[in-house]
Amino acid sequence: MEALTWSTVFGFKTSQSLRVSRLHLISPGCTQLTRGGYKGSANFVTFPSHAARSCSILASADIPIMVNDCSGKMGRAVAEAVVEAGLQLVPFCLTGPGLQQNVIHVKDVHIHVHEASEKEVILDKVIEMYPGVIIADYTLPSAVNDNAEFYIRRGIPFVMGTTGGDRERLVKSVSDSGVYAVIAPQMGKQVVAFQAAMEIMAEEFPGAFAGYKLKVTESHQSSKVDTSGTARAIVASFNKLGVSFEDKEIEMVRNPQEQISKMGVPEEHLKGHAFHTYSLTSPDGMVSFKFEHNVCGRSIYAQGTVDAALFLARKVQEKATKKVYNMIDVLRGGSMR
Ligand SMILES: NC(=O)C1=CN([C@@H]2O[C@H](COP(=O)(O)OP(=O)(O)OC[C@H]3O[C@@H](n4cnc5c(N)ncnc54)[C@H](O)[C@@H]3O)[C@@H](O)[C@H]2O)C=CC1
Ligand SMILES: O=C(O)C1=N[C@H](C(=O)O)C[C@H](O)C1
Repeated sequence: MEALTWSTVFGFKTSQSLRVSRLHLISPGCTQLTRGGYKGSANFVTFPSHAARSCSILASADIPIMVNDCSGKMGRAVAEAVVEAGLQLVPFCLTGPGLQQNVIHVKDVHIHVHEASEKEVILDKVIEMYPGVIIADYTLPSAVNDNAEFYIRRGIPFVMGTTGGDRERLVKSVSDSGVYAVIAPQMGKQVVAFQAAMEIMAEEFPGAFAGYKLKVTESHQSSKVDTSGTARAIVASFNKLGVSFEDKEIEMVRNPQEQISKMGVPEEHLKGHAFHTYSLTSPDGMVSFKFEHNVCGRSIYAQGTVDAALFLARKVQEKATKKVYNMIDVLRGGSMR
C-alpha cells in the first residue's frame, strides 16, 4: 500500500482549495456578531441590512469550518450554508464506513472525503493547515461520543448537532476537557426559541401541568435512526411542569404513507422533515393544549449551525470562562440570524 503522505492523503498540494473567504471576528466595541451576509474578504465589512446593530467587523482571523460528514444529508446542508455565508469551508471531511465518493462538490468547494478510520491523520493535517478550525458534527448517534472525545483529544472546538448517543457522557467529557463546544439537538432559531420558552415556563411554574396526560408524536424521514432529540428536550421541560412521561413513550412515525395521512407531511418533503406534536389533556379531560412545530427541509438547522460556529469562535477569542453551550445560549447571546 502506498505510504500516506500529505499529498496522497488529500490528493492535492496544500495550496489548492484554500479559499479566500475569511470569517470575521468582532472588533472591539462591537457587542454582537452582526449578520446579513459574509460575502467578501475586505478587511472591514459593514452590514447595511442591520443598520441599527451594524458595526465594523475586523477580518483579524481565519476561522475555518470543517463539516463531518459533508456527504450526509445534514452535513451537506451545513456545508452549503457555510459557503453561502462566505465563510471558509475546510475541503476535507470524515465519513462513516462504506465510502461512496472520494470527492464531493459543495458549491465551488471540492471536499475530500475520508473514512473515519483515517481520522487521526486527516485531522492532524487539517489542524496544521487550518489553525483555529471549528468542527460541525452531523454524523450518527452511534458516533457521537467517540467523535466528541476525538475532537477533545485534539483540542478542537466543535458544534455537536448530531443527536443521540450517551448525552450525559458527552456533556461530561466536554466539561472535563475545557474544550469549547455547542451541543444541541436543535439548531433552528424559532424551534430553539420554543424550547427556551418551555424551559422558562418549567422554571417559573414547576408542576403547573401536574396530572396532565401527554402524547408526543414526531415524524422524520425514514432514514432517521433515533427518537427526536428535540422531542426529548421538550419532554424534559414537561417533566418539570409535573407531567409524568418517559422518552420511550414518544411515538416515532417513520412510515411515509403514515407521514402523509396522519401527520400531514407534504409528499415532496418525505425525505427531509421534522414534524412534532405535543398534546396535553387535563385529568378530567376538560382542558387540552396542543403544541406543534413542523419543519420541512434543513435550511434552518444549517443556518443555525453557522450561527453556532460563529458564536463559538467568539467565545474562543474572548477566552470565555464558560466552555459548554447549547443553542439557547447562542440565541440569548444574540448570535442567531
Ligand atoms: N441539531 C440539529 O438541529 C439537527 C440534528 N440532526 C441530526 O444530525 C444527525 C445526522 O442526520 P442526517 O444528516 O440526516 O444523517 P445521514 O445518515 O444523512 O448522515 C450521517 C452521515 O454520518 C456519517 N458517519 C457515520 N459515522 C461517522 C463517523 N464516525 N465519522 C464521520 N461520519 C460518520 C455517515 O456515513 C453518514 O454519511 C442525526 O443525529 C440527526 O438527528 C439533523 C437535523 C438537525
Ligand atoms: O434527524 C433530523 O432530521 C432531525 N434531528 C433533530 C432531532 O432529532 O431533534 C432535529 C430535527 O428534528 C431534525
